[in-house]
Amino acid sequence: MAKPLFSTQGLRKSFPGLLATDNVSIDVHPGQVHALIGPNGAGKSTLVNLISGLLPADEGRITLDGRELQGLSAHARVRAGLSRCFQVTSIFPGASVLDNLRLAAQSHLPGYWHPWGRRDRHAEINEHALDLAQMVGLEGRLTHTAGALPHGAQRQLDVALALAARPRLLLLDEPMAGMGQDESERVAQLIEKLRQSMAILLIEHDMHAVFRLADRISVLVYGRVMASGTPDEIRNNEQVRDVYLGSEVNA
Ligand SMILES: Nc1ncnc2c1ncn2[C@@H]1O[C@H](COP(=O)(O)OP(=O)(O)OP(=O)(O)O)[C@@H](O)[C@H]1O
Repeated sequence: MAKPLFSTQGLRKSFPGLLATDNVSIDVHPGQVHALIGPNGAGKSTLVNLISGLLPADEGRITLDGRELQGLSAHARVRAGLSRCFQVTSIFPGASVLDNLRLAAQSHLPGYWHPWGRRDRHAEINEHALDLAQMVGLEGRLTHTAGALPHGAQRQLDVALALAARPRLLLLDEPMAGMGQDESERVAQLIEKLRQSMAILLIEHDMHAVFRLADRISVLVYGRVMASGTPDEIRNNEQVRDVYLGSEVNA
């Protein structure tokens, strides 16, 4: 198989008295949706924090397109092509959808904040903001106040903000949490669309969505990768059925 776009190798993270990430190695190939599943407390959020740079790893390597990310700040990782959704915490609730998108588009424009890079770039910023709105299906809500949007639409906006950096790998942390069926379906369709232009690492408890969307699934238990494979391989893995999937295996 071709070289992975993104990989972690031997990633480890301890908290006092607890090994939360235990020698985790995962690969994500271009255009793939790789889902990370596991019971509560298995270490999924810790792994995402290590990957996005919010937590320093004790050991191991994280590479994107052959570039080592370990030691880079969270911002530098975004610039390197790795964006993460923050479960709506990155939204300015009092501002309109369009202004949220404009701000994000502006902040990722190369040289915008540089004293010699300043010039009138309104048109470029607006165009990128509108593209982002269209990509996530918010073009009909540009003037709405972000904080007053329904939960599902706020998550769509959160994804759009992460897309402003034009990532090669997008980290989606429980994008369907707290959503009804219609909203979850919209997010599933959005993921199907995004995978055409980027790789996605998806953490999600909704097993229907995971088995529908993922090309590969890694099962995390007690901080370790218990199994990694195609949805069929994971569905038929007895150890995974016993420990985690149980009756959800028919998802
Ligand atoms: N900052 C921290 N300090 C100490 N222990 C922590 C810290 N963060 C997480 N843990 C512990 O590490 C383990 C893994 O937690 P983590 O939140 O990564 O699991 P998770 O798989 O994301 O769980 P959930 O599905 O419930 O979100 C848990 O036992 C948790 O209590």
